[in-house]
Amino acid sequence: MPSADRTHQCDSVEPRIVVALDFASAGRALELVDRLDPGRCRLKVGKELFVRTGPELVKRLVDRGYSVFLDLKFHDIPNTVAGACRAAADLGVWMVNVHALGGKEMLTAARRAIDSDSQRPLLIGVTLLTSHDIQSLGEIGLQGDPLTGVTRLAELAQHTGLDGVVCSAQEASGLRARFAKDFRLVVPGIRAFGARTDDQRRVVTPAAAIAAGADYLVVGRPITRAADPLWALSALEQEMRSARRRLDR
Ligand SMILES: O=C(O)c1cc(=O)[nH]c(=O)n1[C@@H]1O[C@H](COP(=O)(O)O)[C@@H](O)[C@H]1O
Repeated sequence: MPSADRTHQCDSVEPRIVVALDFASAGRALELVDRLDPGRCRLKVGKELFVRTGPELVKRLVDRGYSVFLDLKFHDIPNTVAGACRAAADLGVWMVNVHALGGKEMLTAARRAIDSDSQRPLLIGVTLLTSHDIQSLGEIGLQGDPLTGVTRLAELAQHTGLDGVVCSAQEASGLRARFAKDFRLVVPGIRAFGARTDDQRRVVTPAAAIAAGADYLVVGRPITRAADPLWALSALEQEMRSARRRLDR
């Protein structure tokens, strides 16, 4: 069986919500995880929690049956990124990401590094962070509309064999129209209408993200910092269900 097919065994799209466990300790993360269910959401372990707790917590979450997105956004010379991706695959995670800005050689090395794994993780390229807007992108020399830059990086990701990209939902419909359905669009920067945006700039509501063709919605603070995280998760699910019903009509 080609390796691309093997990844699909644990990637049936549902559940679409990926809860970002941006906590400062394993204890605080597990307090929330204990109230969740692998059938209801996937989990993301990012830099803060990983630096605090290391791979042990990741393995624990995988052992509990969760699809885990290891979000360490690797960006380095090809050999270093290849080794990091292999290490991530050894943890049994469902998804791992690298910065598409790392370029063709780095992305190709990342993909090759995990190719021979029997259950390789989905390899996703981060395009332009959702915390950037047109002005802050200009400050780092990336002029113009974010969609142009995101599309260019997504094309590079696809040509180098990646399984999809992280983008904002503001670019998702443009990408959805351009790429095949199995090219995953992973979308953070999700905020309810009128909610605080924190450090995110290219934000979109859950319903609009679904309508734009997002496969996975990465949600952190709107759930983890809610007075009642389970209620916040239910409200999000409800909004997404309604959006999908509207699309199916
Ligand atoms: O790769 C990511 O997950 C990511 C990429 C990006 O462009 N923007 C972005 O916010 N993220 C992550 O998605 C999560 C969003 O968190 P909240 O803004 O709290 O919902 C954080 O854990 C970020 O690290």
